[in-house]
Amino acid sequence: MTAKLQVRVLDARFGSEWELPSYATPGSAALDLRAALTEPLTVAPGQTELVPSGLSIYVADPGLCAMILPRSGLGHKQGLVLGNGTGLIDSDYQGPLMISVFNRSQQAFTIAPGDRIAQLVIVPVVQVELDLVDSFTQSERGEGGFGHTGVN
Ligand SMILES: O=c1ccn([C@H]2C[C@H](O)[C@@H](COP(=O)(O)OP(=O)(O)OP(=O)(O)O)O2)c(=O)[nH]1
Ligand SMILES: [Mg+2]
Repeated sequence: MTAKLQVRVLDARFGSEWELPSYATPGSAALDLRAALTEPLTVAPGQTELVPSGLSIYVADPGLCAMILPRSGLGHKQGLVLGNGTGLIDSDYQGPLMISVFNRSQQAFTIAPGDRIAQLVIVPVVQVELDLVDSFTQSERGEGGFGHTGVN
């Protein structure tokens, strides 16, 4: 499925020095986000920093949201993940898109201006109306969880 996403460029380096986010391959699920930094940023082990993406987005449709996810290579090999686990962007948010980076490794990691440090995926959302009930119709799983079904 494709849809339009309203984007405002907040950093003039997009369109000159940096390409706007795009899908790397036809089947890519996410757009890479760049670090719109003015100088390199060294993230010490265990440190969290808020990095501007240089963009703002307006999802607008309450049936969609955006999520900021770590990039696999950075997260797995360098230990650069997100300070908030996953960034959830509400459909009505119009402010600057910010990336919380967390260096979970034992080594300092330096982010250069323009580096692609995270990725943005647009996902469907269902807003629910709470239906208060006294009990649930029994399911096969019931209350079993947290390893209930075993390992093998
Ligand atoms: O990684 C992120 C996470 C959030 N946001 C922006 C968009 C989102 O819509 C807004 C609020 O995020 P969230 O609801 O997760 O945070 P909160 O702590 O509940 O803040 P609020 O009280 O503003 O909802 O902050 C970002 O720019 N980057
Ligand atoms: Mg919130």
